[in-house]
Amino acid sequence: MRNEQVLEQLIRRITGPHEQVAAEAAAHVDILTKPPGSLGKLEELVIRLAGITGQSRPCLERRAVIVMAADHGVVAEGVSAFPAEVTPQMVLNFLAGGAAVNVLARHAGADVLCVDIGVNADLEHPELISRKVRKGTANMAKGPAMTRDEAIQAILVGAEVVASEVDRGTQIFVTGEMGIGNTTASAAVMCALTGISPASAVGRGTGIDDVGLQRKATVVSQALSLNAPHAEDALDVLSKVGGLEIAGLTGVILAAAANGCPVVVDGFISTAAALIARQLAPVSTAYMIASHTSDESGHAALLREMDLKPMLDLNMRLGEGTGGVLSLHLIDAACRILNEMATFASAGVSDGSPQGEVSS
Ligand SMILES: Cc1cc2ncn([C@H]3O[C@H](COP(=O)(O)O)[C@@H](O)[C@H]3O)c2cc1C
Ligand SMILES: O=C(O)c1cccnc1
Repeated sequence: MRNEQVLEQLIRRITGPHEQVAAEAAAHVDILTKPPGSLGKLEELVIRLAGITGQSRPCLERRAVIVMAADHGVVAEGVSAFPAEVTPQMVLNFLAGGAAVNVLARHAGADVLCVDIGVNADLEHPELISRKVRKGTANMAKGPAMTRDEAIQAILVGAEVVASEVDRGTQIFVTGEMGIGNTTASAAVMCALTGISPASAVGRGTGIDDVGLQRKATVVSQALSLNAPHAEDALDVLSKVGGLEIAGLTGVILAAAANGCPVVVDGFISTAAALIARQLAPVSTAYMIASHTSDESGHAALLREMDLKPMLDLNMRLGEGTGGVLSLHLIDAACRILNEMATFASAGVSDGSPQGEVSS
């Protein structure tokens, strides 16, 4: 089967959450010993998790953050505060367990899977998932970042990693990435698909100065006018101005949705992948849990555009999946509320009905 058909099949498998199970969970939340709605967003979260998983009492013990790593030709334009060599160096750091995402994943009981989907170096490590589609993208300021088929291949890599994790029993996924230059590609994807201006979409990424920020906006404008991606064709946008890790994460999100698993969306780059996933499969948004608002300017606007409501705002701007794995603690808390709280009836607490009686 051609890759494009495999992708179409994956998209067709995303049918939407179990509304009946969500309704049952919502009814149970309302008989727990608290005023209705008093646990706010935790209530909404667990009702959504029930609908996504089809379990009236979700318990998401096996979790994995998938860190997609790839390089970007556009780094040659001076759009990052760090050199491209940092991408492979950080991959080795993930594999050694020393990056921020490793620490936060250990704290949240999540596995870290690192996928070389397009790093511009030869990497070997027993724990590395080596699925290189090509050695980095081409410089989008000079031409398309990759071909349409490469973008589809990278989406399918993400989907395959999720499928094998689902087979191992993983129940919830977190998106993570590493790729020097990827805030530029993400900003370009955002501009192409939403019409937002490059000046509003670009941010400081790893910490570029004011001159660098101006240059970044100019590079994004140049890439958009040169490649002229079609806004109604997400694969065209992804291949012309996106990145291999962004494509891989699009696949992670689509496959999580196809397998009835929640997918926690991390920061700016991950949300750009979510934007592509939404365009390819609008119903996939029902499976996305937004974790945090990144300090990368542009992320808040992107989340608004996606109608995603993140749980946290900790002024983080790292990526890797760090905000995503932190959110697992709140997801656990929400699930425990549903699983462990007493009901008005079981605890003998008056439920506030007009008679003031203990409900049966
Ligand atoms: C040491 C280091 C660790 C990182 N971990 C994630 N990123 C983050 O920064 C990069 C994006 O920023 P820009 O577009 O400005 O290059 C991505 O690799 C992202 O994951 C890192 C960046 C650095 C330098
Ligand atoms: O929000 C993110 O994902 C992010 C922001 C800056 C740099 N790297 C990642």
